[in-house]
Formats: sequence, C-alpha cells, structure tokens
Amino acid sequence: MRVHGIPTRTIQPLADGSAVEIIDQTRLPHRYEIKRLASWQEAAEAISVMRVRGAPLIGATAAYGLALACQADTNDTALHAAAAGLIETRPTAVNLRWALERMLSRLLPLAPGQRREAAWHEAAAICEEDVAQNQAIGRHGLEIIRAIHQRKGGAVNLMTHCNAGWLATVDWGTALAPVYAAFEAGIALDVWVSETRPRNQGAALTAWELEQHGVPHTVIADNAAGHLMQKGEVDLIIVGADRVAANGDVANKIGTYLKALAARDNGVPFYVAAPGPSIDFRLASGAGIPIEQRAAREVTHIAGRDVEGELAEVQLTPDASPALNPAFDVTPARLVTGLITERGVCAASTAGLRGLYPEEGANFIPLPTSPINGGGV
Ligand SMILES: CSC[C@@H](O)[C@@H](O)C(=O)COP(=O)(O)O
Repeated sequence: MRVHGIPTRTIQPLADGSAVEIIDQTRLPHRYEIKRLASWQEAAEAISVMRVRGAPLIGATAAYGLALACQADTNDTALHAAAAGLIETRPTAVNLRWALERMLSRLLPLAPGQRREAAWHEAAAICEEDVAQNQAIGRHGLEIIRAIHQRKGGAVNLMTHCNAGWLATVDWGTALAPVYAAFEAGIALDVWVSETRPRNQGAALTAWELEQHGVPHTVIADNAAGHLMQKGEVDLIIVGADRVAANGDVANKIGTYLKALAARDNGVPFYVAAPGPSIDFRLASGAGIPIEQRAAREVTHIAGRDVEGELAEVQLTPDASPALNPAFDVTPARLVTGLITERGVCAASTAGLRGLYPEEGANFIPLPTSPINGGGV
C-alpha cells in the first residue's frame, strides 16, 4: 500500500535487529508517526494501547516481540515469560495465540545460540505469508465484486466496518483487499465506511487509508447503516474477523452483528474476509470466544483534532455516568453469506471450513495444552 505515494508496510524490522518500526495508529489520521519498538515489553504496550491493532498485525507484532525478546535473552524461561506477557495484551484476536505458538514451536527445539536468527527469520516469514494471504483474499473477493458490478451495470456500493484494511495487517488488508483489487481492476466502486464507535477505526483509519489509495468512500455514523441498506444503497458488506470459530461464527468489532442483522433483513450479501490464522479450528462455536472488555474512557471520551490543529480528547458523557465497552461481538454463522479466505470462498460452516482446510481436521477438537505457559490459552 502507498502512504503519500510511497509503498509502505505497517511493520518493518531494522536491519541490525535492534528494533521494529510501526506506524503509531493512535495518532492517525491527523499525524503519521513512525515508532520504534525495542523490546518485547514495548511490543506488548503497542498492542495493548492499540498503536498496532487488527488481528493479523497483532499477530505479526507479537512474533516480532518474541524476536526482540531473543535479542535480550534466548533461554527458555525468558521466551516463556515474553510469550506470557504478549498473550495477555488482547484476548479476542486468535492471531495473537497463533503467532506466539508458531514462534515458540520453531524456537524452543533449537539450541539457545541459534534462536536469535531463527526468531527474526520466522517473524519475517509470518509477515510475508500474511501479505500473500491477503493478496489471495483480494483475488477471491474481487470476483464477488465483479459479479455484482456486471449484474448491476454501475458503481458497486460496498460497506465495511471497523478497519480490516492495510493498517490491520502487514499489507493489503483482509476485508479491504478485494476493494483494492477491484479498484486496481478498474471496477467503479464507492465504500461506505462506518465510523465504528467507540475507537472510530472506520472514521480515522479506514477513511485515511482509502483516501491515501484514492478509493472513493464516504464516512457514515454507525447508526446510518441500516437505513442505507433499506434504501437500496448497499450492494454488499465485507468485514474482517478477529476469530472465526470452527462452525463459522465470527467475532469482529462491536457493531458487526447489528450490520449482519440489517443485511439479512434487507437481502444484502454479508461476507467475512479472514485468513487461515484468524480461524480457531479448536473452538467449536462463537460462544467460546473471549470478548475483550476495554476501558470505559473509550466510550465516555472522544479523540480528534481541535481547531488549532492539536490532537485533543474531550468528554462526551456526564461525570457520573458509568459506561460499558465490549470491544467485539459475535455474528452467528447463519447470518454470514460466505467466508473469503486465501484458499477461496466457503460457507460459514464446519463443512465449509473443513473443505478448504482439510489438514486442520485433527484440530477440530480442543487441544489439551498450548506451548504458552505450558497450559491452555
Ligand atoms: C484484518 S483485521 C480484522 C479485525 O481485526 C478488525 O475488523 C477489527 O475488529 C479490529 O479491531 P481492533 O480493536 O481495532 O484491533
């Protein structure tokens, strides 16, 4: 993806192994700032406060977090401590656990002296695979958009929620990969970007990256989505996923479920774009997905740029009003038209997922232990 016209990735290691560079997403869209993470603790902080966010980028950052841990200490105890600290940062995106388990499985069998180089190599491989998976999702999703375009004969009005774009991954995005692919293919489209309260990832991040890429888009209040569907202004919805259960239930940013309900009522196709590492084959249904509860302050306050151009935060609610902030919800598989994966489009069901990922068959039952902390996570 391009930022100010320059091809850029969301996370990059420094050549000397001293740090990784990220875009500080808490500063967007008003400031574009690169931040260096020089320890696993800094990587954990960046994930916790959402300097980096989005399921695949959380996984990639955690992988580099273990590489940074290896810079300091390569023994088993240090690696387990770093993995335990990183896994605590955000509970819903399964990519975090997936990346940490993959790193530990690769590193622990090696002699400590071999681990440093292997860790950087494995984290980079995770990033390269993410890019390739997202490009494949883009190709598969493009065919869905193309079919709608051919049937309709005009610009495709696509809606998305939160940010499942370039900024949520290493490159290209998941839900937005088909958008970029369609745009590059010359298909006329317009993207409805729902603001995504309380953190406004749609208004701040999706709008910013679409604007950087020149893709036509319009930001709407979350509450406008159902109205637009009723008026026939939405041809399809594509969202991302933080975790897809083995039966096709989908956890994604809070508010996704309401969009899926409105889509069903109005006959609007509702697709979920998710790469393999976002699928939790060990989890039977969405009922078991841990839903992150974030600080009430994200609801009671809102951040933006003031008239002087400074970044500022203001309070929305009365001083004494309590607030609740569940960060994700679960959309039942029955409301999902299809899952767009790197291996193709499938039904949101156990059969659909088994068809695309036959090698995961053995994982469809819960595993007794995880290498992180030596116990289940
Ligand atoms: C490709 S990212 C898919 C999801 O991670 C995305 O839709 C989302 O919900 C992100 O939530 P966030 O809380 O911003 O990390």
